[in-house]
Amino acid sequence: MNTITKEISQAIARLREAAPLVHNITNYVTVNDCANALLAIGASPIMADDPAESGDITAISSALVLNIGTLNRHTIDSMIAAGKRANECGVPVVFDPVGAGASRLRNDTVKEILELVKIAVLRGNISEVSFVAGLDATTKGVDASAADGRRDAVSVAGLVAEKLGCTVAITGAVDVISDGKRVVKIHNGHPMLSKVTGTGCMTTALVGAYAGANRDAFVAAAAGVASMGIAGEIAYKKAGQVGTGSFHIAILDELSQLDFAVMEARLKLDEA
Ligand SMILES: Nc1ncnc2c1ncn2[C@@H]1O[C@H](COP(=O)(O)OP(=O)(O)O)[C@@H](O)[C@H]1O
Ligand SMILES: Cc1ncsc1CCOP(=O)(O)O
Ligand SMILES: [Mg+2]
Repeated sequence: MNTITKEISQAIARLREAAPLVHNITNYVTVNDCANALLAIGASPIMADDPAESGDITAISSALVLNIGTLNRHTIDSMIAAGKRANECGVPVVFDPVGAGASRLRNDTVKEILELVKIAVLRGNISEVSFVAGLDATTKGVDASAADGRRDAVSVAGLVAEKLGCTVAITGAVDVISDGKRVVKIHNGHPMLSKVTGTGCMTTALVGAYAGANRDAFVAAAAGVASMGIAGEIAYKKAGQVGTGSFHIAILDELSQLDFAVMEARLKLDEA
């Protein structure tokens, strides 16, 4: 077993022992799935998005997850207040720029958050991360299906990692994680994951859980992405034939069963 595979597999043991509190300011489409995914992986979720309390909740949390899926003025203010507080308190911030590139409000908000808040991990699909890279992203919605597919995820991830000084995780058929120095590709997952809304948001929440229990943001990002991929491929075997509804629930079941041994045995990773 190579070192990074071992580190990623060990990360779940640390997570389950630490049971980190993860503060989420997220969208109303997938919020319940994110809370359940966090519980399943061994973290404790808290959703709080009023600007009057978001900083205080962040201050008692081990990680902060910001997701602009259904952003509005109220949640934007909360995200910025919580993000600044996280930076003051040394709480890692994980950012999901859902739909970046699709509207002026999303684009301006992504820029504002990245200017005001130091991010530990950025997790998105290739279209969203291409927008952050300053490339002409062709986002037409919140999933990657509208992206042009021509971008090389390894170079986009590396570019954004250096630009922002953080770890970047680009998910898709093959996931790429880069911190500008280290790069891994993860080949777990199943195409049906893109037919259930929230698998990206849950992946970002899982990265938050790992970041709350593991100091190395690169390992945390890889472990979060790998967890969704591995849970997704086992869930497909058990429930995929029934349909996307059963598959959706089976993802949570498999996340709750993940441990060091499953991660170590199933992780399909290469160092790009
Ligand atoms: N074609 C695919 N094959 C295997 N896994 C996939 C595929 N598309 C997405 N995934 C997985 O689905 C999860 C969500 O990723 P993605 O669909 O890129 O996020 P988003 O929903 O934010 O666009 C990740 O674990 C990713 O690896
Ligand atoms: C459909 C939708 N619309 C706004 S947020 C959202 C959920 C996106 O979730 P994911 O990026 O995990 O597919
Ligand atoms: Mg998404």
